[in-house]
Amino acid sequence: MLRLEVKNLNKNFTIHTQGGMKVKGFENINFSVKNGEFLSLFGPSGAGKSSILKTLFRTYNTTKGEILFHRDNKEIVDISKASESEILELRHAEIGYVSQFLQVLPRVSAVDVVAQQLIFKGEEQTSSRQKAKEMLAYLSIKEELFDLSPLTFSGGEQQRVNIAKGIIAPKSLLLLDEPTASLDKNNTMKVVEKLKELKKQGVAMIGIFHDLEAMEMISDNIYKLKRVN
Ligand SMILES: Nc1ncnc2c1ncn2[C@@H]1O[C@H](COP(=O)(O)OP(=O)(O)OP(=O)(O)O)[C@@H](O)[C@H]1O
Repeated sequence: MLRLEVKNLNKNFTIHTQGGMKVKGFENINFSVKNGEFLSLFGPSGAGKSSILKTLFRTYNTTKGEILFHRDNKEIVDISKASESEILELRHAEIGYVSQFLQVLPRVSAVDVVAQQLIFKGEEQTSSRQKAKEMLAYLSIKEELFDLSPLTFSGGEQQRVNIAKGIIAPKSLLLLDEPTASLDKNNTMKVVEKLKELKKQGVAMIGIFHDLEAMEMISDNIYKLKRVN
């Protein structure tokens, strides 16, 4: 079943500090993703990969084109034209975004950062924390760090906490912007294994990987972009 259809999507940036100068983000993007499928965006630096993901999540507005999201209730919403409140509802319930960087409040422990995602979905606290610990351990976070704020963790540790947070309670569509950028091979492969489990659960995913082996292992389809400028 289809989850997302992107039709003739274009994005220009207007640089207001440069007298309204236009910069091309990307143009004529067309793809679709089904439930349980992983689509990778691939292309040179500056081709527009991150900007596409941000446009799908509506962090950026669309210049031209359609982003048709098929909701769990079978309704179809055009993300490029939906109201702010519809977008907030979609982000809350159906679309997740995992960036390279962890953003958390100070003084919340790594376990709680991850467990909160399950608690938001209505799962009970004790089992949520237990599952969060298992996910952190799987991603090689040392147990002595579990109860500390991840703000003091290394770059790679923060990224693993971020992935744990992003995938423990997956929504129907998951957007992944270089989630393994600063991970070693072993941890990258562990993340790939987890993403394969999500595919089996029917989660549709669109991702950017700089590790080509990881990209080949996880992708059902690869959308190749050329530099537009
Ligand atoms: N917020 C922004 N304001 C202005 N221009 C932007 C903005 N975000 C991206 N761009 C421009 O859009 C183009 C595509 O950038 P984007 O970051 O999407 O590329 P990318 O393929 O993800 O590159 P990389 O692989 O280096 O991360 C670039 O020319 C960039 O300068």
